[in-house]
Amino acid sequence: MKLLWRLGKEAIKYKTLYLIAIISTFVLTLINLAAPKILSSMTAIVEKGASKEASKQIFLLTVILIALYLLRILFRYLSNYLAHKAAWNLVEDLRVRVYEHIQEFSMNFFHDKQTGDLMSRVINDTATFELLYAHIIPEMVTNVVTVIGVMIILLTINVELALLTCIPIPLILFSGWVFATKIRPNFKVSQKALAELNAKLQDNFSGIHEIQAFGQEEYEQFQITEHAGHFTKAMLHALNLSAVFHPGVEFLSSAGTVIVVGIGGVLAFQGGLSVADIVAFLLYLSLFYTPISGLARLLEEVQQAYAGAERVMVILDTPTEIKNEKNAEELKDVKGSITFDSVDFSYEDNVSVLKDINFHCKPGQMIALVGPTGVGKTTLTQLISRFYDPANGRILIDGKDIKKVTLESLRSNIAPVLQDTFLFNGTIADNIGYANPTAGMDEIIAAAKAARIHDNIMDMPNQYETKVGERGMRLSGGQKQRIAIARAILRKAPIIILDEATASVDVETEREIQRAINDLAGTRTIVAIAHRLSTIQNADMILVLEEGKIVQCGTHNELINQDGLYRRLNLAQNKAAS
Ligand SMILES: Nc1ncnc2c1ncn2[C@@H]1O[C@H](COP(=O)(O)OP(=O)(O)OP(=O)(O)O)[C@@H](O)[C@H]1O
Repeated sequence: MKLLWRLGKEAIKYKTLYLIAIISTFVLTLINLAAPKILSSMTAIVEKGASKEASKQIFLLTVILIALYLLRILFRYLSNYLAHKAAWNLVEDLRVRVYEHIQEFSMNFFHDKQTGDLMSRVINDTATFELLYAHIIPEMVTNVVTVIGVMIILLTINVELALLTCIPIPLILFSGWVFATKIRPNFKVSQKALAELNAKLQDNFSGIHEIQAFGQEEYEQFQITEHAGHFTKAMLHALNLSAVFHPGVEFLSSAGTVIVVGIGGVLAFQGGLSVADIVAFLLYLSLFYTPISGLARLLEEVQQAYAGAERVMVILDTPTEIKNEKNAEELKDVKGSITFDSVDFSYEDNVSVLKDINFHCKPGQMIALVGPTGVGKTTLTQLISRFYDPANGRILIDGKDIKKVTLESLRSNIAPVLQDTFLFNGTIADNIGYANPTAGMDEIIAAAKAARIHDNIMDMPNQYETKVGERGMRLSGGQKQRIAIARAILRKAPIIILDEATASVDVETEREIQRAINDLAGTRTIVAIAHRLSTIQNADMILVLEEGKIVQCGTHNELINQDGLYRRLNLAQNKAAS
């Protein structure tokens, strides 16, 4: 009930459009009900025999009939188009709203979600509103008006015959129920098989490199053949059942016609029924049984639409965990100091990732996070941008608790270079400019120069207009990383986070990136994560993490002279290098 109320509320914006569509559907059904009556009246006139008066009446009825058919064109258009217009506009609104809402969820939300599932929420589940508003509701209006209208008309013509035509109704209702519950589910099996084929294809195209590299083409082809075969088998099974079923229903509807012709004929001989009435009966019966046989299907579609609408509402009702607090201020004129005050964090309850993290970094300083893999370095940097909130403690920027400032202003002051660089399927200029949509080409080029990628770009066929391909597939790992750095530089944010910015580059490029980072040092606060300790030797402060805690803190020279993890890591790397 609550959902019904909400469905109505969602559609309220298009109420005028929708009301006209429903009234048009109503009028259209009335026209459909009137036409057989006119045809039967014409038959009655013909039955009486030729006369001048009769010709006049036939002419008049013909004109009325043509006018009705013309009006039917108009009302069918209004009913069909306006209902669809309201419904698709509503779907568009919902798609944007659901996307907008999903976009605001914290990273926690995305961890256990599959892209396909989220896509389906935005595309398929919202489309059930179209099913509801453009098909189910208008069809219900048509069916109710038709069944009641036809029954009244039949009763006015002949009560006995009208009641006799109701005999097949229970059988038609039963067969509709059989179709909805026993036959249609077989089509769902085939849809599931198609979805599995789709998912397998998507997986294979994404992993085509691995398939070829490991010589698994034959195996994968076999898998695809299996999936394609499952679909065909399921589809043919459903079609077979359906092909047997429909003639059965047709037979039941025809039974009504046979009753009218048989019993009506006898009544006509007895003088209780005119030929015109029999014609009217036959014409109305063709309208009468269709809504009845479709009732079960309609009820099933209602359930389907209801389930889809529920899935949409679940998303819209899920609160965003990370959002602006009431009275959150703008974070303005940021100098760039960062403070962690007794910060604890865990992704899952009882699995602590960061424990009691405390440090203070002054504006323009470079701090480096080092430690074994999986110790929590990336997690720590993600807390600064509020991709997650700490379980305990506070994080301050320029002395302001980041929970008390707006998310937009916080993130606009931070430029990240993430571990896995994601590039959008556009040009190089688009991808660098993504950080700052107002930046001109000269600024984009300056950022690329600062990130030591400009010369590389100029050697490409279309230079800054070169397409990077899906996820930047046409670029090398090192090129992608430097484009990500250029993007971060263009952001002109006082805080830069570099998560393994030199992970996939050769020694020469690493030196160049190092120079680029050194140029930024002093003017921006830099938080850098590095496995190669050689890249962070100039850092003002190195935080060494072990088991989620800071176990050492100091400059390279200080730490190298202490007996601890940093010295051990350094020794291990020097040994590996020699
Ligand atoms: N979304 C997540 N859900 C649950 N646990 C996670 C999630 N992301 C990371 N972890 C866990 O948190 C811990 C810290 O991960 P994090 O990526 O911060 O480590 P890291 O020090 O940056 O590692 P690396 O040096 O390999 O990049 C790891 O044990 C990791 O398995």
